[in-house]
Amino acid sequence: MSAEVFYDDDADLAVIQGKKVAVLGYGSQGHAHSLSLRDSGVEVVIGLQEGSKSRPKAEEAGLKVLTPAEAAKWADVIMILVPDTVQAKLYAEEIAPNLSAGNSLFFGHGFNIRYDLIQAPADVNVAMVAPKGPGHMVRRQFVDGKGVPALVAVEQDPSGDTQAVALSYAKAIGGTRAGVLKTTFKEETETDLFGEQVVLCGGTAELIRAGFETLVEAGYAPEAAYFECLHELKLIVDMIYEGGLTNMWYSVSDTAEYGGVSRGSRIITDETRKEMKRILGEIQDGTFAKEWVAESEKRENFKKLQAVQTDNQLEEVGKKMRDLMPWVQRKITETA
Ligand SMILES: NC(=O)C1=CN([C@@H]2O[C@H](COP(=O)(O)OP(=O)(O)OC[C@H]3O[C@@H](n4cnc5c(N)ncnc54)[C@H](OP(=O)(O)O)[C@@H]3O)[C@@H](O)[C@H]2O)C=CC1
Ligand SMILES: CC[C@](O)(C(C)=O)C(=O)O
Ligand SMILES: [Mg+2]
Ligand SMILES: [Mg+2]
Repeated sequence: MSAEVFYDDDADLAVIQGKKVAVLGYGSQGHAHSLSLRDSGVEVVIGLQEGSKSRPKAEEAGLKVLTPAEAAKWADVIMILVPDTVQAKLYAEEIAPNLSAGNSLFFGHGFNIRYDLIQAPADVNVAMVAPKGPGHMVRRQFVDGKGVPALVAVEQDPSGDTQAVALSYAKAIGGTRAGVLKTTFKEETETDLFGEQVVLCGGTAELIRAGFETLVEAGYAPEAAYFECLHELKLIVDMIYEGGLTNMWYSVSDTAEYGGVSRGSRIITDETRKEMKRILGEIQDGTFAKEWVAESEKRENFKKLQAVQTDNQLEEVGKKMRDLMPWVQRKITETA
């Protein structure tokens, strides 16, 4: 069954303009949501701890900052945009004691609801507005008059109008300009985790690194390897983004096309597909969530794995090459 999609005409901005919105967190998503909500005429405050590094950034942007507890108490709609692994503690200590019947608890990702780390009272609305892109791109697209597609889901709806509120919120951050798909917390969480682990972040990073290292180990110049395995990827992905795989195959040479269609399945093998299913299983049965919540405490293994990704020849060469191509670089954000 295909998903329901909503656009600007399906959402009424006045709904969210009539609510007091607290955005907890001023990071990648938090800065994008709060600035675009404000630019859309919504009354918004930011919830951050005393001494938070983000406080000066939010204040410099002209936003009012309260503690998370004060912001939650003040608001009708509380959007939680702090890291997934700190949300349950923040909820228990600062949000739950300040919730009133009819308040709405919003999320940018379904992790804590899907894995029962947060259980909201039955008289509180629970919904999700999850942009399908990095926060800095969400803000950049909004400022450029465009939008990043988003997902909305409603888990609890005691007020009866939670979907309309979520769609209105999505409109205020530019989501309905691009299209907002209706989903569930379960579907969003499981597909989002699968996408970022297997394809978008984990799979792509390993593919790039393995390709680069194979060429360099064979004696080719690291700069040439960088161009082939990383730089040019954007140009290929742009073609896929604009017209699907068909568009990409049409545009590349027939030498690239034959080489690709005859060799690609030797890289993504039946064993790779089996591993994808195993990873999906770990997401569905909660193994990954349990592992990540435990790891997030001390992050010892996480730090080692991060170093493998960042302290390597690919990243050194990449920095040097990008310094020679200033047009490639764009500041990650205007505001955060
Ligand atoms: N990154 C992305 O683009 C996407 C994220 N999401 C989801 O959005 C949510 C937010 O993610 P993201 O924007 O990456 O988060 P970030 O890591 O960028 O959030 C950091 C912000 O949270 C604040 N913060 C951290 N801990 C606490 C706390 N205990 N109490 C109050 N504030 C705290 C930080 O304050 P300080 O400066 O003081 O550390 C900072 O303002 C997550 O659910 C994520 O899955 C969904 C789609 C994409
Ligand atoms: C792809 C990573 C993401 O899911 C996202 C930007 O959508 C995230 O969690 O950051
Ligand atoms: Mg995502
Ligand atoms: Mg994600």
